[in-house]
Amino acid sequence: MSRAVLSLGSNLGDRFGYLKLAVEGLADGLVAVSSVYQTKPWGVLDQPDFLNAVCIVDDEDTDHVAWLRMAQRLEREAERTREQRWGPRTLDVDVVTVDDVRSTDPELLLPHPGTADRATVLIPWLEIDPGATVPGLGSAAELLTALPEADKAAVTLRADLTW
Ligand SMILES: Nc1ncnc2c1ncn2[C@@H]1O[C@H](COP(=O)(O)OP(=O)(O)OP(=O)(O)O)[C@@H](O)[C@H]1O
Ligand SMILES: Nc1nc2c(c(=O)[nH]1)N=C(CO)CN2
Repeated sequence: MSRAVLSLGSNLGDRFGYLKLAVEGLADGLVAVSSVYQTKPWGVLDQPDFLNAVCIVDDEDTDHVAWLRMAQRLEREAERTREQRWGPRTLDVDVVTVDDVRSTDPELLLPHPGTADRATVLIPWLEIDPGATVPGLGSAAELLTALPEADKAAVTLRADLTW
């Protein structure tokens, strides 16, 4: 059994449609999916707001590399193109954690190196797993507490968008 936490993001086109495409593509292994959050962009600030969500998935036969391939397949289905680091995209699927796996392979860094700094990941993740931990870094709730208030204020629940 391998359990993964995947983060979803979209800020181009039919943003909610692209998140749904990902959630539907994960359906077989889906354990939990967070609400949808509208978030102010980080990294490249001059781009549209994102919709973000987090999923927990598990599968007996899927190892960490296979979760990356699954994430990349979903991005391809959303016709994602890679133009600019941290720039606008139809769909971004990041592998946040897979069990307790730690990897320094640049093709698949685990846990995802942005996890501790991103309220856009930690807030939706904690909604569906309040006891979440990041391998090597500890409690996700404590990581969120350590972030600036402005980062947390940039993440707004979109209760009108339901799966
Ligand atoms: N945990 C991971 N999840 C997804 N991709 C990863 C991970 N670790 C490394 N990568 C690699 O990162 C590369 C670039 O990913 P991508 O274009 O989605 O980056 P980004 O979304 O712009 O930035 P970030 O990864 O900081 O969110 C991919 O080719 C992928 O192999
Ligand atoms: N709010 C927000 N900003 C971002 C996001 C994202 O998912 N949410 N993803 C990025 C590229 O990975 C760059 N900036």
